[in-house]
Parts: sequence; C-alpha cells; structure tokens
Amino acid sequence: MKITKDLYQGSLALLTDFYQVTMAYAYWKSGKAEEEAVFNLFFRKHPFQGGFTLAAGLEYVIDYCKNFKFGVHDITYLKEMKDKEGANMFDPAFLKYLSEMKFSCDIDAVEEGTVVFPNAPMIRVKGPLIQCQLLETPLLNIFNFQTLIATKAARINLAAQGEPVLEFGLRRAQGIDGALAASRASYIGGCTSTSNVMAGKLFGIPVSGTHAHSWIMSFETELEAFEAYAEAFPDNCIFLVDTYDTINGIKNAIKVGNILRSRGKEMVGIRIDSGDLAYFSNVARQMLDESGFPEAKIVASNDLDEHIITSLKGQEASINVWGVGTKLVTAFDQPALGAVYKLAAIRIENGTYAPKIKVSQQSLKINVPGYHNVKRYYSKGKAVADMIYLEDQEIDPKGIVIIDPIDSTRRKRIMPLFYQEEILLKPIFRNGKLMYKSPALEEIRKRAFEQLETLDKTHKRLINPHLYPVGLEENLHHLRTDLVLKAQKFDQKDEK
Ligand SMILES: Nc1ncnc2c1ncn2[C@@H]1O[C@H](COP(=O)(O)OP(=O)(O)OP(=O)(O)O)[C@@H](O)[C@H]1O
Ligand SMILES: O=P(O)(O)OC[C@H]1O[C@H](OP(=O)(O)OP(=O)(O)O)[C@H](O)[C@@H]1O
Ligand SMILES: O=C(O)c1cccnc1
Repeated sequence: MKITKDLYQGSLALLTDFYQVTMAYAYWKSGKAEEEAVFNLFFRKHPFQGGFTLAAGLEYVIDYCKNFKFGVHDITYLKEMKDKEGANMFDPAFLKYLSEMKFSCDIDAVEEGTVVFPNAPMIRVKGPLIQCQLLETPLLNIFNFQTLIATKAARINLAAQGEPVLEFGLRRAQGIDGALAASRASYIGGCTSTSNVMAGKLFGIPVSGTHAHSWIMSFETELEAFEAYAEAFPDNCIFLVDTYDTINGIKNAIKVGNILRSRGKEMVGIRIDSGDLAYFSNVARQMLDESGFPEAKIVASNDLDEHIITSLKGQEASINVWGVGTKLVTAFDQPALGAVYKLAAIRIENGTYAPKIKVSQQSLKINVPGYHNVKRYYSKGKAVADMIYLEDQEIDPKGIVIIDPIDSTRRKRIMPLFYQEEILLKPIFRNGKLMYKSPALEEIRKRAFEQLETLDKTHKRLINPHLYPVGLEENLHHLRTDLVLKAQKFDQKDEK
C-alpha cells in the first residue's frame, strides 16, 4: 500500500498541528529533543455507547512512520515562516536538524481487527521526545477515525446477523481520504463490499452495487429501464423498484426476471430505498416467491444504521442484504472517538523510566503512567479480562488482582494459571526499523470477526452493554495512586 505516495505525492511530515512543530523547536533549543520518552495512545470511552471498540488504522501508521521525513519542500515552507516581528520563526540549524532527522522510535501496537477497551494503550511510542511529539497528531488522526468507523461497521454487521452489508458511503463521506479510509475500516468491521471503486483498487476490497433512480428516470418507462439494464448486465441485475410505485416496480422486476430466465439467466434481486422497508420487503418477498423467484434477494437501503436494522429484524422484514452509507462512514451519532496521546514516562540516567502523570479533577482523565503493556486473558476461547501492567512486572501465575482505573473499588481476581493469555501490544518498529509484516486486509477482517467471537454477547449488545473488566495490575495501581497523591500535595503547597 502506498497511501502517502499515491495520495499526497510526497511527505506527510507537516500533517501535524503547528504546536507540535513549535514544541519540537523548543525541545531542540532546550537540549531535550533526544531525551527518550514513552507516549501511549488510548481512548477513554467506547463510542456509540457501546461495549467494545474495534482497532483499525495500523497499516496507515506504519506507512506514515516509514515515510516520516521532512522533505525539501517541507523545510522550505518552515524556513519561510515568520514571527510577529517579521523575523524567521525557526533557526536554520533547527531546520537542518529536522531535515536530517530519521525516524528511530520503537512502536508497539494492537493489531488491526483487535477488540480494545478504554484506558489500555492501543499504541505505545518510545523514542526521542521530539519524534514522539511530532507523531502525536498524525497517529491520533489515523487511529481515531479508522477505529471509530471499524467499530460502527462491526455494530452494523452484528445487527445484520451475518447477512451481507454493502458499504455505500462515498458520496456522503467526509472528503476523499475520509471516504477511502472509511471503506477500508468498514471492510475490517465486517462489510462485504464497498461501492467506492478507488477503495476497491487501492485496498482490494470487493466492489459491488445496483443502479440509481436516475437510470430509471432516463427512460420513458421503468420497464424499459429494467430491460435495458438486463441487456447490459444479464448476470448482475438488482432492480431498484421504488422510483414511482414500489408494488408496480416489483411487478416490472418480475417481468424482466422472467425475460432473463427465458435466456437462461437469473435476476439477482431487487432494491427498495424508500417507504416502510418492513412492509415493502414482506410484500416483495411474497410476490417474488409466488412468481417463482424464491432465490431473488431483497436489498434495502435508506439511512440505515444498527438500530434501524435491529428494528427491521424485529419486525420480521424480508431483507437479505443491507446497503448502508451515510450513517456508517460519517459515524453519524458520534463523529469522533476521542482517543488521546499522553506522555507516560521519561527515561532517566540509570536507564530506568520515570513515570509521568497528568492529574485531573476527573479521575477518568488521569492517565496510566509508566512503560506498560496490556495482557488479555482468555478462558475456553472467551476473553475474560484485560490487565494493564508495567513491562518489567513479575506476574504471579497463581493469582492477581486487577483494579479498575476509574473506580478502585471495582476489582477482579484472576488466576493466570487457568487462562490463555495474549500480550496485545505487538512490536511494530524497533529503532525505526519495521519488525512487523502487515497482514492482508482479508486477514485483518478475519481477525476482527474472530476477536468479536471471543467477546461475550453481553458486551456486544447495542444498548446498555455489560462492562468488560479492564484493570491495572496491583503494583501499577499503587504507583499511579502514589503519583496522583504526590502531585496533589504539591498543588496544595503551591496554592498557599
Ligand atoms: N419499518 C421500518 N421501521 C423502522 N424504520 C424504518 C422502517 N422503514 C423505513 N425506515 C427508516 O425510516 C426512515 C425513513 O426516512 P424518510 O422519511 O426519509 O423515508 P422515505 O419514505 O424513504 O422518504 P423518501 O421517499 O423521501 O426517501 C429511514 O431511515 C428508513 O431506513
Ligand atoms: O442512505 P444511505 O445509507 O446513505 O445509503 C446510500 C444512499 O445513497 C443513494 O441515494 P441517493 O439519493 O444519493 O441516490 P439515488 O438516486 O441513487 O437513490 C442510495 O439510494 C441510498 O439511499
Ligand atoms: O450501488 C448502489 O446501489 C448504491 C451505491 C451508492 C449509493 N447508493 C447506492
């Protein structure tokens, strides 16, 4: 995949917030640029009031980091930036330093298609402070969006209960890249295909589609339009039946279905895009069955989402295929995931890490300090809990307690001995060198499916899902509590 080169024809180094560049300059000036830091990317709350989140975007991150370099044009742009007095904003020696900077971080991340939970890192970046800082914005940009859309797609696909969901979002997506990334994330989340032909070409996603109302309207009659379409695509006919009168449209589809059959071909189905989808799909099913087309599929579209699909299922609608656009690719009911990227540790002289904490009035906003990782415990193939732990922490296989990072009275005892375990942050880069082979998109999609299978259905329900246990290993909990208390004492003294 060459997203960088294909889409932006060059460097993406400036795809960052200006404050990252000014901080980079200030780090450089104060001699801190090369200090080793650890940052974590995580979110605090599942989107869509759900009980799970599906990670996506790592392949873009890898591509971004592999190509992380300030090119000649980037440097020229920065060189010409002036401050309020009209002086050059940046010292030429800093710009030379930037132009020679080589990506040299360690990155560990959850694989795409992994189910993830609040407060646990999805990406950990360790490296020179200046590089870690410059990566904040692009990493958040990539992960926030793709993870959000993959999660929405997973919810929609769960609602469709295994029936195909066709992604139709391009025309209403947030711009060109938003659409492409959304098609990719939707496929990871379980969609069967995309209508976005470029996403098909770039990512190898199957493309599919029916036809529009304009096709029908360009003919004198609907019947003529269906006949002409059948002439052009005898093996791929899904007739849109609701342009004028849906019942009459179904009759016309059946007429052309019979013509096709007389030529040894089968119509694939019909699409309904307006009106009461439960009512019309049931009428259509009956008419198609009675006319000898029990195999014909009924595709429904029109502002669908997981809730409407669930409702239509509850109404026993006869819909077999779901076309979903706007509400999927725009993550309609929650347009941002809200993941953040926080400094967790700074390496100190003796080679150990000094944990860093950002205190907040809201315990929800206090980060998890230190150089940590996440372990998932499985029992008989089902995920039972995630533990966030310091990398060098010994874990007693006979019994540990994990403590909820928000509410320390919520605890869970785990006997690692009896569980299978998976370390979720996998090595991606070491010293800037790529260690990880990105799986094919198909593999990622399969992982997403398998990961969702490991999750109990109580965590997957759309409304009021059961909370999956994620906790801090005891020592990490104590470290965090001590740091918070210390920081608060300091604040109190300060205020006097
Ligand atoms: N039986 C149903 N139960 C629940 N929601 C439904 C049902 N049938 C359709 N819907 C949803 O209701 C909404 C209907 O929107 P709208 O009022 O724009 O419909 P319309 O009849 O298609 O109008 P138009 O012809 O202008 O498209 C859509 O989101 C659609 O998915
Ligand atoms: O409803 P969504 O989930 O966003 O799915 C995509 C929508 O886009 C099309 O409508 P549009 O009116 O743009 O074109 P059309 O004339 O082909 O119906 C299609 O018919 C769907 O209704
Ligand atoms: O192929 C379709 O039916 C389609 C494609 C994009 C948007 N709406 C429908």
